[in-house]
Formats: sequence, C-alpha cells, structure tokens
Amino acid sequence: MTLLTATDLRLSFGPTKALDGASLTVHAGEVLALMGPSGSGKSTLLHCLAGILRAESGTVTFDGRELAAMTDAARSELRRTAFGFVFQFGQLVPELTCLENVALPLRLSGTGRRAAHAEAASWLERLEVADLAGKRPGQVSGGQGQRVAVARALVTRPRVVFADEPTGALDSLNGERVMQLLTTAARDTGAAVVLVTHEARVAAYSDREAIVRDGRVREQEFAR
Ligand SMILES: Nc1ncnc2c1ncn2[C@@H]1O[C@H](COP(=O)(O)OP(=O)(O)OP(=O)(O)O)[C@@H](O)[C@H]1O
Repeated sequence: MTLLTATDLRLSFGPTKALDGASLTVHAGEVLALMGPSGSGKSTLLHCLAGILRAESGTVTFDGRELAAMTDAARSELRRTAFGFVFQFGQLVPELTCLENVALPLRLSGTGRRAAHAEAASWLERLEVADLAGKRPGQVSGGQGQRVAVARALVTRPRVVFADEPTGALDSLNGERVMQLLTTAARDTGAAVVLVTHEARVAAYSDREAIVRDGRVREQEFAR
C-alpha cells in the first residue's frame, strides 16, 4: 500500500538545485534507504517528505492528503502523531531524563504523566536501555543516546519514522545494533522507515534502496 508519495519535487537554495524533479514512493511498513553521493539532495528530500521543508514545485502526499494543502496546524499535528524522527545527534532535550525524553511526545499529545511514563519505560526496555531511565542525555554514550532517540521516535506508534544518518556518529558495532533495534521495532509496530545513509552496511537493513543523484531519484531497487 502506498503511504507517502513525492512527485517531481524541485527546490533550490540560491544557485544550488537541491531537488530537481525528485519523485519517490514509500510503501506502508517498508524500510527504505535513501543512498547517493554527498550533496545529492537526500536530506532535502527527507525534509520535504516529512513536511519540514516545502518544495517550490511538486507535491507530497501522505495517506491521500497533500501536505501543502493542509493548514500549518494540521501539518504540525500530522508530524506529531503520524511521523517520528531520528537524527544524527542532538535531538534529546538535555534537561530531561531519558525517560522524560521518551515520554515527551505522549505528554505533548495529552497523555497523562503516569501512563506516558509507563509507556516510555516499556520502550526503553525494548531498546535495551531501561537502566538509563533516570539519567540525562549528557550522562549516556552516543549509542545509548541513539537508542533513547529511537524509543522516542516510536513511542507514539507513528506510521513513518524519518531517520537522517541515525548511526552517522556511532562506531560500526553500535551503529549495527541501533539499526537492528530500529528496524525490528518499526516492523513490530508496522511503521515505515525512510532512512538517509551513505553506509552500505546500514542500508543492508532496508527492504529497498533508492539512489539520489543530482536532486533526482535515479533508481529504486528492491534490495532483497
Ligand atoms: N539550507 C541550505 N542552504 C543552502 N544550501 C543548502 C541548504 N540545504 C542544502 N543545501 C545544498 O543543497 C544540496 C543538497 O543538500 P542535501 O543536504 O540535501 O544533500 P545530502 O545528499 O543529504 O548530502 P550529505 O550526504 O552530504 O548529507 C547541497 O548542495 C547542499 O549544499
């Protein structure tokens, strides 16, 4: 089932054509890796798909709704409820404990403190970092922080998780483990994952690879 579609996206930053007619389809529940050379437009495409950036032309449709036609409030609501995000670093709130960080998206959606904390604790356990619940992000390692970030991205049971170089700051062992945990949890909950990476061993966890070159999606391959 088609979940998210980008059609003929174009977006320039000054003279740089970051997207130059990019089209892509994301199917429900699949893990899709966006690969390609540095500067080819992968992050820009991810941000347009997630409704963070708006293309100058072209359309992005999620579940039959065109993002650009939605009000800002509706788009924010969609990002909060249907989308999860994992970035390379810096996405955890430093003043909050790991448990509070994971509970935050639920609290913002109106879930009570006790229920949000219970759900967050179960996600920390799933990501094998239950022992970090009371620690602040500054007190945990990079790999542990990314596990907490994955828990936070999945706690609302989103339809899509957008991950931009989620293992980019980790060594290969930690990176592989984070990818295993992310893809297993996403498959368990039925979330699709759109993943930007330049590492083949990270892309190996995907169902499908799309190659971005010069602001376009050149190939979409079924990896395995
Ligand atoms: N905010 C911005 N302002 C100016 N130029 C930008 C901006 N964002 C992206 N670009 C430019 O647009 C092009 C595409 O960038 P993008 O980050 O999407 O590429 P990428 O494929 O994700 O690269 P990398 O693999 O190095 O992260 C690059 O030439 C980049 O320098």
